[in-house]
Amino acid sequence: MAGAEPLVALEGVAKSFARRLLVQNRSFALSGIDITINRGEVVGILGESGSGKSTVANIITRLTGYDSGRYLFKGRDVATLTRKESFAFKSDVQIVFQDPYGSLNPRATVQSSVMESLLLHKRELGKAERIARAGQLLEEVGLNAAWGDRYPHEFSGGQRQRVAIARALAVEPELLVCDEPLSSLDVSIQAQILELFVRMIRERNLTIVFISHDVNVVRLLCDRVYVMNQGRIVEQGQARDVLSRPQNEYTARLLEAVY
Ligand SMILES: Nc1ncnc2c1ncn2[C@@H]1O[C@H](COP(=O)(O)OP(=O)(O)OP(=O)(O)O)[C@@H](O)[C@H]1O
Repeated sequence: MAGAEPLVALEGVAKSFARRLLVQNRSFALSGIDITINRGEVVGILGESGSGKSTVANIITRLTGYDSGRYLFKGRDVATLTRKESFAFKSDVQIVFQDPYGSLNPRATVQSSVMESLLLHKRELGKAERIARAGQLLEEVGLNAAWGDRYPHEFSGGQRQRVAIARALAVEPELLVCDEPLSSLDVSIQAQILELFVRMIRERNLTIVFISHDVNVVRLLCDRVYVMNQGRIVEQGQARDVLSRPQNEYTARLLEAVY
């Protein structure tokens, strides 16, 4: 059936990093993992620090390459995309990072940060339309449209993360990759941003890869989950099943640590 292929398919994807620049001394960040993301799904990648979650996020967004295996996006091998297709990929797949301060240009107003990708990828829009769309997006993520001419340092951490989310959504991506988007925030602010994700998932029917070390966040947001340990997927399935009846010892230990 046309359009039924997964949005993302990682097939046996492996990635190693050189240790101390010695080629023969490489450590595996990922050892041959398989991940499938279907349209409309919210998929969690859960694991402790160093398990390889960010490496998965960076490969899916093409911020980093991989050593072997295949990555299919909308059924196309990303290794063979044309320049035009690579350009389209950049708007199809957006990322929200852990640290919103580091990911926003401190010298650009938040309005221009949100409009930047519109300029690149929605060239049919005139300036007034871009400004209007940036204002709508700021409102949608719970900010005031009139704050568009402010700079990132004038916002709190939670507000900056809202700007980063607005920027990622501006081009209406097919896939949003969120790499620990709550981790740099105070606990009370985490709850507010979590609420924003819950609302956006409901209203926008987004496809999301949500990277987290937090079992409760994954339980709340995700339809399916992949549990990672030491560069491998040790368990996967419906989030409600995996997180209530884990079959793997490592997953069970992660859950025990929460209670
Ligand atoms: N650029 C890099 N150079 C060398 N080693 C790296 C690099 N990036 C990641 N690694 C190593 O790969 C492994 C997986 O790292 P990764 O950041 O993907 O894990 P993670 O689960 O996202 O952890 P964290 O939550 O701490 O970011 C780790 O052993 C890490 O040290």
